[in-house]
Amino acid sequence: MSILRLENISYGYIDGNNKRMILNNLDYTFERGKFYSILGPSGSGKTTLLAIAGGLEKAQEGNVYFEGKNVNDIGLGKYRRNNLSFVFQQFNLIPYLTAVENVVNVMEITNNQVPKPHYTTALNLLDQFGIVKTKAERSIYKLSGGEQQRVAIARGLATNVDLIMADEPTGNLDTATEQEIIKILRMLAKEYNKCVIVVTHSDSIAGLSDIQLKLVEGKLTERM
Ligand SMILES: Nc1ncnc2c1ncn2[C@@H]1O[C@H](COP(=O)(O)OP(=O)(O)OP(=O)(O)O)[C@@H](O)[C@H]1O
Repeated sequence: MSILRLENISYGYIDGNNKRMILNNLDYTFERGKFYSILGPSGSGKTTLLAIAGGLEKAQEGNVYFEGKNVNDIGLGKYRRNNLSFVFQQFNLIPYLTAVENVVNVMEITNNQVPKPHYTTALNLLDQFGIVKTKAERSIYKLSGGEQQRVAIARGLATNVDLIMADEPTGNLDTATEQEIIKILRMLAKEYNKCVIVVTHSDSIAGLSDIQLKLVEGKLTERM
């Protein structure tokens, strides 16, 4: 079932006196339960595309639909907070809080449905990603890069969203840790029926995705 539809998206940046188009009448529909990778040369517009798809940036032309609703009608801020989670290369965790506090923090900000206390829920969620209690109660800066990325993914899921977007999520990690993180992202698509979209330069990550997309000349095409 379709969760995210990009319709006729165009976006350009002003470059001197010219406008350089990065995305050009781009159309694509993403579905739940699938793990997508987006490849493309540096500067081709992958980050710009995620920013638009994720409601961080407004398309100059075209529309983004989440579950059939135009995200402009939902409101970009509301769409971003309630419906999706981002995973970045920089994990964007609060370093002086513990892992579990980072997860609880986002639950309290964004999730009105889960009643307090969230602490046990957060601990259980982290445990599912291999962050046991002793590690969960450590400050973020005392965790390895791979562990921090797992905390970041758990934090994203604490709000129980169905759409996960990741921009080079394993850029700073070694190959073994990269594989573990990708396995987690893949599991979220396959076992939890989420839609996972990962921007990457890595062919090996792309090889693990269900659908490999390439951003070329402002459009997404499926790689066979
Ligand atoms: N705010 C901006 N103003 C002007 N140009 C920009 C701006 N943001 C991005 N660009 C340019 O738009 C192009 C696409 O950038 P984008 O970051 O989306 O590419 P990318 O495919 O994610 O690249 P990379 O793989 O290197 O991260 C680049 O040439 C970039 O320099």
